[in-house]
Amino acid sequence: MPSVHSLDMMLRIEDMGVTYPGNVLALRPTTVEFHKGEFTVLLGLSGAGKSTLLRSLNHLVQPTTGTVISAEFGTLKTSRTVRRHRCRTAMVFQHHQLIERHTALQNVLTGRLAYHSTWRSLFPLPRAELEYALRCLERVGLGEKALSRVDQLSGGQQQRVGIARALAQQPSMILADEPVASLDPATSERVLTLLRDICREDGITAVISLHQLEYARRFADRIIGLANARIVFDAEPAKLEQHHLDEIYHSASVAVSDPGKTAAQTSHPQPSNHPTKQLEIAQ
Ligand SMILES: Nc1ncnc2c1ncn2[C@@H]1O[C@H](COP(=O)(O)OP(=O)(O)OP(=O)(O)O)[C@@H](O)[C@H]1O
Repeated sequence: MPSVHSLDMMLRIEDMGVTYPGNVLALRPTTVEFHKGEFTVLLGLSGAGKSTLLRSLNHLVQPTTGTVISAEFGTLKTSRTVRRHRCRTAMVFQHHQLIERHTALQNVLTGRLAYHSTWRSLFPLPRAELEYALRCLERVGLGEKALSRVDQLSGGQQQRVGIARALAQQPSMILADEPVASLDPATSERVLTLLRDICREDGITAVISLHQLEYARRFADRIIGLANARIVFDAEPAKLEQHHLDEIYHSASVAVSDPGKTAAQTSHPQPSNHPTKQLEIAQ
C-alpha cells in the first residue's frame, strides 16, 4: 500500500529500525517525516540513538527494518536511488572529515565530485566548478582562506569549510552529526547561526544532532527527543517542557530550562554528557 505523506514532505521513514550486530537495539521501529526547509534538532543522552537515526536517513547506517522514502527519489531500495539521494544529502561531521593537507578550496571541491564520474574526477575540474566552490567558501566567510591548508585553520574555520563543502553539493538536505561538539561556545553559536541561516536562505531541510539543549531551543524549528532508542518528544521548541526533558534525560529534578543554573548547583550529580553540563558551558 502506498504511504500517505504531507505535501511538504522531504523525507519519511516508515517503521524504520536499526539493530547493530551483537543484538544492540539502537532504534526501535520508527515512523517520522521531515519537511522541506525545516531545521530539526535531535536531542538525547549519549547512546539514545541520535547518530543512528541521523545516519540511517541516507543509509550510511543500513536500517534493519522499514524504509526511507525520499520526496525526490522515492523509496531507497536500489543502490541507484540511494546514490542519487546521497548526492543531494550533504553531511557535516563533528570532526569535519576534511583532508587536512589540502587547501580549503580543494576540500570544498570534493563536494562537487558526486556530480562527476570517477574518471572525470581524475582530471582538473572545469573553471565553473572552481568558481562555484569559491562562492561556497565566500558564503561561509572564508573566501580569503581558499588557498590556506585546512590544518592551518581554526576549529571553527574548519567546520565552516565543512559547511561550504556540504553546500557545494547543492543539497536539498543536510545531516549534521554533532557539528559543534568540538567547538567553544562562541564559535558553536557562530557555526549554528551560519548553518541555520544558509538552510533558511536556500530552503534546505536540516537534521542536526546536538547535546546542548539551549542551542536546540534557540536554533531549531522542531526538536525530536530520543531516549532508549525511541522518539519520546517531537514538536516545536516552545512545547518542550520539564516533564519532556525528564523523559529525554531520565532526570526528575534538574531545572535544565533555567539558564542561570548549572550542574554544580543542582542537588543531584549529573553524568558528564548531561545537557545541564552542556548548558553550563554554553552560557
Ligand atoms: N556500529 C555499532 N555497532 C554496535 N553498536 C553500536 C554501533 N553504533 C552505535 N551502537 C550502539 O547503538 C546505540 C545508539 O548509538 P548512537 O551512536 O546512535 O547514539 P547517540 O545518541 O548518537 O550517542 P552519542 O550522543 O554518544 O553520539 C548505543 O547503544 C551504541 O553503543
